[in-house]
Parts: sequence; C-alpha cells; structure tokens
Amino acid sequence: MAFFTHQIRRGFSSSIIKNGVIKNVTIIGGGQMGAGIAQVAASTGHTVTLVDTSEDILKKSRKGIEGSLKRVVKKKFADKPEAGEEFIQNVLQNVSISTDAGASVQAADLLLEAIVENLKVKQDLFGHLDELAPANTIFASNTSSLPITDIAGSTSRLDRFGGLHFFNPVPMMKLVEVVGTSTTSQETFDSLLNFSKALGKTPVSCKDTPGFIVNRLLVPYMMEALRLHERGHGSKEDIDIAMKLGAGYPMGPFELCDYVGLDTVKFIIDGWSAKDPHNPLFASSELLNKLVAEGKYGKKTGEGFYKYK
Ligand SMILES: CCCCCCCCCCCCC[C@H](O)CC(=O)SCCNC(=O)CCNC(=O)[C@H](O)C(C)(C)COP(=O)(O)OP(=O)(O)OC[C@H]1O[C@@H](n2cnc3c(N)ncnc32)[C@H](O)[C@@H]1OP(=O)(O)O
Ligand SMILES: NC(=O)c1ccc[n+]([C@@H]2O[C@H](COP(=O)([O-])OP(=O)(O)OC[C@H]3O[C@@H](n4cnc5c(N)ncnc54)[C@H](O)[C@@H]3O)[C@@H](O)[C@H]2O)c1
Repeated sequence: MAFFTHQIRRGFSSSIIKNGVIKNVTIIGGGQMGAGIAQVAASTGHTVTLVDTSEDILKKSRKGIEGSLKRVVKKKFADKPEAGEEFIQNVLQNVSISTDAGASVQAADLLLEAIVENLKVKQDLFGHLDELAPANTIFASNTSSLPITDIAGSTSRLDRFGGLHFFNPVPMMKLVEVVGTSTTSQETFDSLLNFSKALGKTPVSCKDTPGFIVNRLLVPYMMEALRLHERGHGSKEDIDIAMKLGAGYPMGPFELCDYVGLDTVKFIIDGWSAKDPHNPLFASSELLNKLVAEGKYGKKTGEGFYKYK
C-alpha cells in the first residue's frame, strides 16, 4: 500500500542504499533500547555497530545483550544447550562496539539513534553525522515523543530520514512504529518497513504526529493514573493491580514507568507540556519531578515509584 500516495515528490535524490535492503546498521546509544535493537538486529543476521560515549557503558550494553540472549535460548533451545550457546556466540559476533560515531557510520545502510530523549542532543548528533555518513545512508530515530521532522531538520537528507519506534523490551515486543515525514521518500519508508519485518517485528505506518500511535494513547492513560494517585484516589499498588487484573495489562502504569525509566518519562512530559502549555494533561507532576531530581529513575537505578533489589 503506497504510504505517500498523497505526497508530491520533491526534487530529492531517490538514490538510497544498494537495492533498498538494510544489512549494516549503526546504532547510537547503547542503553535499554539501543542494546535491545542491536540484539534483535544481530539475531536476525544483520551486522551491527553499537556506539555510546564510553567503553564502560558499552561493556554494560554487551553484558545486557548476553543476559537477554540467555533468557531467549532458555526457551528457544530448551533441550539443546550447546546449540543455544552457539546461537549466543553467533549473535554476539554480529555486534561490534565503538565510541567513535563518525567512523562507525562509514559502512552503514541505516543509522538508528536511541540516545537521550532531548531534541537538541539528537539534532546535534544527526547534524554532525550527516556530514560524515555516506550519501545513501538512511537516518532514523527511536524517539518516543519528538517530531521526526524537527530531528531531521538538522540534516540535509530529509528524503532519507524516518522514525523507527521500537518498544521495550525490544526482544519481546513485536511492534515497530515506522514514521514517515512529509519529505521521507517512498523508497526510504519501504526500506524501514522491510527492515522492521526482517527483524521479525510487525510494523505499523505512522504519520509524524505527537506520540505516533501507541504513546498518543498511552501517555494520557498513564498521566491520568498519576493524577488519580496524586489526588489520593488510589495507591500505586492498587492502581497497578487494578489495571493488570481489570484491563489485562501485563504491567500497571507505575510498574511500566519504572520499567521505561522516569528520566525518559519526564523528558516526554516536559516536551509535550512545552508544546501544549495549557493542556492540564501534561501539567508537571511534583511526585515525578521529585523522584527524577533524587536520581530515582526506576528499574535502571534500583528505585523509582517502587524499590528494586
Ligand atoms: C504512572 C506515571 C505516569 C507518568 C507519565 C507517563 C508518561 C508516558 C510514558 C510513555 C513511555 C513510552 C516509552 C516508549 O516510547 C514506548 C514503550 O516502549 S511503552 C512500553 C511497552 N512495553 C510494555 O508495555 C511491556 C509490558 N510488560 C510485559 O510485556 C512483560 O511484563 C515483560 C516485560 C515481557 C516481562 O514478562 P513477565 O512475564 O511480566 O515477567 P518476566 O520478567 O518473568 O519475563 C517472562 C519471560 O519473558 C522473557 N523475557 C522477559 N524480558 C526479557 C528480555 N528483556 N529479554 C529476553 N527475554 C525476556 C523471558 O523468557 C522471561 O522468562 P525468564 O527468563 O524470566 O524465565
Ligand atoms: N525506555 C523505553 O521504554 C523506550 C521505548 C521506546 C523508545 N524510547 C526512546 O529511545 C531513546 C533511548 O531511550 P533509552 O530508554 O534506551 O535511554 P537510556 O538512558 O537507557 O540510553 C540512552 C543511551 O544513550 C547514550 N547517549 C546519550 N547521548 C549520547 C550521544 N551523544 N552519543 C552516544 N550515546 C549517547 C547514553 O550514554 C545511554 O547509554 C529515547 O529517545 C527514548 O524516548 C525509549
């Protein structure tokens, strides 16, 4: 189905990576999402370079990938431990790590960013790499909430820029939101769609609107949960239990926020509040701001709305 049937093709180069197939992926940001995407891409035969700001972070990323792969093979190779170990080694061989983003994009068919949810930091990163990456490299962001158009604006490859929004934890969540802007070429969009399918994911096509599809619906629900608690109309525990047992969610809203990371959650809310300052839904939360100010980001720091061992 043509995604851009209504689009008037601009005079952008339609040349993209060789026959549109993405094989070499450079991922910038080896945190929760970048490491998860690297794992799934490497597990499906792609060559991955994972980039972050320090060797220590990248060692942690690699350790996290290995730990997750061990959970996968426990099921996938339940009665064949040797095959499981071989699978893990083969996947890890597909992942190289680097702190040099510029060098790491030289052979990239796709540059996928999964760094901090901050527009200026993303724009600076993409603007810098736009000058270093091959002309045909496709750029994409894993942003939860920022306009792809705004992120792409720092580059000269508006036809080869899109959004690839994966879900946490990446090895378990089947969905990818593929986002096209008004300047994303059809070839680029199709390459991103096919890449998502090659990773074993189910893609949906999204416009570049706030929150794309899932977060547009998830953020209001989760903000209402926070307000309900702040009004004293329900404990965190009861609200989480209620949504799991009453609505069939695998995690309640407070559990999920701790899982996502309260730092990222705050970036999202602050960003949407700045864009829509009169919308009470996005008014800042004293409780959320307090937790983030105290460095309590949730699972990744050992405490958020809940404490973790
Ligand atoms: C209330 C405050 C509001 C504040 C404002 C809100 C603002 C809005 C915030 C929006 C944030 C958007 C973020 C982003 O853009 C979009 C998202 O990603 S949203 C998150 C989407 N994901 C979910 O909703 C996850 C829901 N949870 C689950 O699906 C499951 O709980 C789980 C995470 C899969 C875990 O499964 P469980 O059965 O619960 O428990 P286990 O941990 O035992 O796992 C079971 C089994 O699964 C396998 N497994 C689990 N995790 C992994 C992994 N990381 N890698 C590999 N395998 C995994 C494994 O086999 C486990 O078995 P085991 O190994 O434990 O034997
Ligand atoms: N956490 C989630 O559930 C989730 C889900 C979907 C999308 N996202 C989005 O993915 C992105 C990353 O989220 P996360 O949860 O993985 O964050 P994270 O904090 O776990 O990881 C971010 C990583 O990026 C690195 N980084 C920051 N600036 C960098 C730079 N300039 N160059 C290289 N590396 C840099 C950090 O060192 C860190 O390791 C955000 O845009 C977020 O909105 C998050």
